[in-house]
Formats: sequence, C-alpha cells, structure tokens
Amino acid sequence: MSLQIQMLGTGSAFSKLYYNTSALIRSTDATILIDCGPTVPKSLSEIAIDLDQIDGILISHIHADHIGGLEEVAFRLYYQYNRKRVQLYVTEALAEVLWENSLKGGLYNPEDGFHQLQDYFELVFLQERVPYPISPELTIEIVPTLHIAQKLNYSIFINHRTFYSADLQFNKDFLLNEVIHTRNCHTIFHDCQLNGPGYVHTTLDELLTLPEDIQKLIYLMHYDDHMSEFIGQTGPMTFIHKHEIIVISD
Ligand SMILES: Nc1ccn([C@@H]2O[C@@H]3COP(=O)(O)O[C@H]3[C@H]2O)c(=O)n1
Ligand SMILES: [Zn+2]
Ligand SMILES: [Zn+2]
Repeated sequence: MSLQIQMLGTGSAFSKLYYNTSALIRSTDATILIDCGPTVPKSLSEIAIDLDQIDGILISHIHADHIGGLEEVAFRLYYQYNRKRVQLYVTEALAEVLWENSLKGGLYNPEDGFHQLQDYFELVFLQERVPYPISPELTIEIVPTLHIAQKLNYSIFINHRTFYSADLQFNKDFLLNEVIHTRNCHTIFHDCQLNGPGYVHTTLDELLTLPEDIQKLIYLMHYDDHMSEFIGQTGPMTFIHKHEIIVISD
C-alpha cells in the first residue's frame, strides 16, 4: 500500500514566498486536503487539481493560514461545482468554533438556506486518538497537541506511521516516546520556526536537539521567507518545498 503526500504550500503564517502550509494526501482511493489557507486554491490550480477532485478536508486548528481558504472552497463547491459535497474532518468542538467564530461571517445566508457548516460540507466528527479509516488505503488519527494554551489544535498520524504536525510548541518527550518509540513512525512533517524564541511554534534549534537518526526522518515546513539562509544548517533534516511529493510506503 502506498500513498503520496504533496505539499500545497510550506510557508509560515506570514510567508509571501512559499504559500500557507498545507498538504494533499493522495491514495488510489481518496484525495484529502490537510488544512486550507488562503493560498490553497491557487496552489491547487497550479497543479491542475480541480476542487471536485478532493474528497475531504481535515482542519488542524483555527488560524487564518490554515482555514482562510475555506470560504472560497465552500462557495465554489456549491456554485461552480454543482453543489458538490466534500467531507470536512474535524472534531465536534472544532466545528463549532470554525463556524461560529470564523466562517459564519461570510457563509451565513439564511435567505438561500445556509444556516450552518453542514449546509456546505459533509461533517465527519473525528474523536481524539481514534483512528478513522477514510478509505481502505487511508487511515487518519488526530491527537491533541499544544500550540496556544486553551486553543484546540490537532496533529495527525497518517496510516499510523507518518506524523504531520499542526503548528506545535516543541515537545521532545512526545516526539521521542510517542511518535518514535510507541508508533515507530518512519516519516515526520514538522513545523519549523527558523529564528527563536518559538513561543507558539517549534524552532529549528529545538529540532536540532533531537537524535540524528530521528532528524533524518523529518521534513521541515511552515518556515519563514528567509529559509534559503538556513540551507545547510538543518542537520539531516530536509526543507520540503511547495508541490514536492513524498511517497509513503507501508
Ligand atoms: N503568541 C503568539 C501568537 C501568534 N503569533 C503569530 O501569529 C501567527 C498565527 O498563525 P501561526 O501559523 O500559528 O503563527 C503565528 C505566529 O506567527 C505569535 O508570534 N505569537
Ligand atoms: Zn500556521
Ligand atoms: Zn497556528
């Protein structure tokens, strides 16, 4: 069984060069978007993927660089793609905040029957730490991780052994004990702030404290526009780039 993870963007929240960090998971039987910042529709069109080729969207947390493209996607699925229904993978709690505190402002339209998130998307409520089989070849599992205190935030295990971080404060114990020791992950996509202190993100210096054999598994994403100054300074870790495809075999 193999799947592809293709980056739609690899930049930080304020990047002007690398697009918002987001990825497309493509198995033979499902195409799922992880996060949907404002640059996602443009990035998809650059690789000639139409919105109606996407089966579902998973949201890690509510910051504009991860959800700011959802209004466009919702409207276009309805008006340009003949009311196409796409699954939205979220926890129930995140769905509530997503609608009430973000999308409702643009998408609420009672005259045309749009009252709630379900009027645009097929909601699939994920449970924390419960694997969810999206298709025979693709299983996802979300785990709560710390980005900003008291703010919902979920990182993702894809087919059990690939870890994809949401925006994340460095958690060495979690990476060593859960991601590596317990789950035996072979591939890690990790957010990376190039200059410290990180405050709400993991810094490059923090990732460089991990054992080298673990660093070898790490693709760095969510980086700032001065990334090129750090090429050669990331140990065995690799910057991943927009539209790059990583093939995952299990
Ligand atoms: N305490 C905080 C909170 C937020 N931020 C910045 O705001 C961005 C929101 O999107 P992000 O991708 O989570 O990155 C955050 C920080 O750049 C920050 O720098 N410090
Ligand atoms: Zn972000
Ligand atoms: Zn964030």
